[in-house]
Amino acid sequence: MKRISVLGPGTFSEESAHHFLGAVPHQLIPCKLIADVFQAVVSGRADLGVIPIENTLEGSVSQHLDWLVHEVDLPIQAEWVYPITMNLIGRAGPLEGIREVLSHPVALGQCREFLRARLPRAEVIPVGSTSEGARQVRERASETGLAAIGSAASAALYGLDILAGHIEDHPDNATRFVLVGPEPLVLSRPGRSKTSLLVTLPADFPGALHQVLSVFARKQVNLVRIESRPTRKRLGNYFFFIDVDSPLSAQPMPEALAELDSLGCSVRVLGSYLSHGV
Ligand SMILES: O=C(O)C(=O)C[C@]1(C(=O)O)C=C[C@@H](O)C=C1
Repeated sequence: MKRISVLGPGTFSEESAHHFLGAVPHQLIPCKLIADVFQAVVSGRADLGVIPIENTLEGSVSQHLDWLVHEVDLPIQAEWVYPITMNLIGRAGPLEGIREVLSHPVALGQCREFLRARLPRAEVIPVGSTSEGARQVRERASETGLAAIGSAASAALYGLDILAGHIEDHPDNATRFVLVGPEPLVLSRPGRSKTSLLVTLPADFPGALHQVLSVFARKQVNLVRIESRPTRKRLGNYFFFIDVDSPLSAQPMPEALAELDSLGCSVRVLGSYLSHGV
């Protein structure tokens, strides 16, 4: 039985956990905060944790990426891209009466246009997860004018109605989730191989990043994402998150990493795993 820590219950992270594991017997460990999701895995209470790391509309969930780099050393074991549909949920009534909308900040960001056009006077309140918003709406039962943004499952979990569906600002809205944990995970689902690297340049000089990128170009390794994040050591110092669509063990990856090493770059492998979804 795999124990999986997730934001939850009733979140998109929970739905992702079920999707990842499929028929593999698993038990969920619901957590209020993403920090608790990581901690559960680090402490051994969970075998794996589900971490949302990027959204089509909102970009990277920087706080979660930073946890992966600075706070824990847990390899990525799998990735999937989940098409996300957002709903306005609450107690049945006219939308005009809604004065507070609660949800996860990334979810609120995915519905910015809907909120601006349909609920311009409502106060937007960030909470720890989409389902936490629904839970608070349910708990504040005596108050009117409250709504949450989240999944249909969270509405069902807390006995609330769907007041408006498909309220995300783009039909291709999707979130990239990764599964992190110390042990390699074999899932029977087909997918494409990816490797995530954290590269630090030896020094800041003209063309430094160009040199790194040209190693991948010469070795014909396809980059699928590059993003910089502060090292937190000095202002203006950055790590580069680089995802490539190749397994770590396959040629020419070992050669590319050896070349980066000879350039003086430090490279940390964040994971080599199968990715599936959109
Ligand atoms: O609150 C949830 O339902 C989550 O699983 C978190 C989260 C996120 O952090 O991006 C996951 C998917 C959606 O993009 C919105 C929120």
